[in-house]
Amino acid sequence: MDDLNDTGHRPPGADGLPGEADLGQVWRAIVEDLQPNQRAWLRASEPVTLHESTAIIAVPNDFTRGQLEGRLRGQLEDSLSERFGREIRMAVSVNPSLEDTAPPALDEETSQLVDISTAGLDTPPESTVQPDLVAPTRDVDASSSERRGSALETRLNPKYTFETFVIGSSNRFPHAAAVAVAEAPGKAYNPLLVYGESGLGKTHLLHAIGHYVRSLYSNAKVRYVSSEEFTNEFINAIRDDRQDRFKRRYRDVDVLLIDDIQFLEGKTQTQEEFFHTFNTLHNANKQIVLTSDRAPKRLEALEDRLRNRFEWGLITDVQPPDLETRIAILRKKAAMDRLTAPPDVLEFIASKIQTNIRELEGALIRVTAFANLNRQEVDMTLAEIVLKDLIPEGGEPEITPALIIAQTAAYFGVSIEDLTGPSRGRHLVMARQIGMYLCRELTQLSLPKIGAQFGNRDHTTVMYADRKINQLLAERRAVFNQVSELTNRIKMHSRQG
Ligand SMILES: Nc1ncnc2c1ncn2[C@@H]1O[C@H](COP(=O)(O)OP(=O)(O)OP(=O)(O)O)[C@@H](O)[C@H]1O
Repeated sequence: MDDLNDTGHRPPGADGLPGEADLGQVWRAIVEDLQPNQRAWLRASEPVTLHESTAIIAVPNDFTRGQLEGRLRGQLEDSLSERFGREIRMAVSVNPSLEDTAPPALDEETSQLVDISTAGLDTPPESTVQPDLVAPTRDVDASSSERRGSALETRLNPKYTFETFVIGSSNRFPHAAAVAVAEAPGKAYNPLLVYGESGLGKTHLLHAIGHYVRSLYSNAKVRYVSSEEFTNEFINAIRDDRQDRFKRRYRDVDVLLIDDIQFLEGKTQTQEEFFHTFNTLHNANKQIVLTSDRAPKRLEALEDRLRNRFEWGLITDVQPPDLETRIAILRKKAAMDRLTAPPDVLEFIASKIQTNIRELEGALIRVTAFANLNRQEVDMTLAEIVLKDLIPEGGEPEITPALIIAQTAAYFGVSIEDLTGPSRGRHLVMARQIGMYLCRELTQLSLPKIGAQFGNRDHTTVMYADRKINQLLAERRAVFNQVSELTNRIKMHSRQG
């Protein structure tokens, strides 16, 4: 790994969230979504930079700043948070030189935006951070290299590390292989392919490799991407005639982590591109790690030459965890999220939910949220009540996104068109976010597929909705009740066929 060189690029995004350097593009999209009268306020605005959770927006005068900080703040912060997939606050600075400018050029090619990824990590350009211009209530000091370092990592999910990964007989081998690969990228097994059913920790392992590589080799360029995003980016690159940029993005890395390759099935052109990416990286001894929901030989609509390449390295599978591992996962989750639940309740949940760790964690969150809202202790009676609703007797019929959308619309008294349409009224946004959360909980659909069901929304919007509702479940009784009632209705209807 001696040849690693740090170009200052942020590591890739967990599930493809936009990075700090993408503020310009994100801001442009947000401005486009506004009503014309609101847009007028932002004509001369200029996104300056995004530091951790604060986006700095420059405007020409105090009056405009007042508008942004007043009536537009909520909406703009919601939109920024939604698109970045985390809470973003806005700080508004005044830059009088914008007064005379035409509407700022937000096009990527001509933008004045400072791209943190090319500006050098340790020397943020003077012009990006001007604390004296920023509203004093906001903390935008980014001088600490430590803080900047952690901000650079944010696109890999910080929770998905080897430390938080519980090892059991079902995943001991893939875990060991993942550690080996992270310790000696390009040398141990190349490629490493981990396959297994949904919700068994494949994505967690991929991110853990990314974190560990970066902690061992601080200059390593690690890129994480789902195959779905890889495909979408490839299509966009062709459309925008930017194939070179696309190629550089994926071929100029030390470790490429690519999730859910089953999505490449049947996509001939993307497979072709991926084949060349694979060869370039492999020839240069760069590490490739892949996950799939099936063994490669069962990826029937994948070209032989790709399948064949996947077999060059190590193929290993994750199995559903045994009871002990499930209990250990719940214990770890409870400790990490400071959820209090006695051992018998953890065992009970672990005994009831056997095949999907995402559901296992979801059940623990529901039980503790219910207790929290009722100011009750978590005990067996309470756990039984909550889980009875969650797990029907005699197996689970399939729940479709169409059913979830129809029931969510009916429950909130809105039309399906509105629920999946562009309108952003508060009531609608909440209903939509609950619908997206339920699709994540009750179906196996990927984030982009859920986004597609809700009017072609971006997958980061779904991710944000999922996180937000998970959080609100424990904080707001109304949300907990709505989610529980709606879950019951959806399950009832699915059983009725
Ligand atoms: N061994 C483990 N220890 C701790 N947490 C785990 C473990 N395995 C999975 N999890 C947790 O379970 C959840 C689902 O895991 P993950 O998203 O990695 O599954 P996946 O196999 O990639 O599923 P999908 O194919 O649906 O994307 C995550 O929150 C993850 O942290």
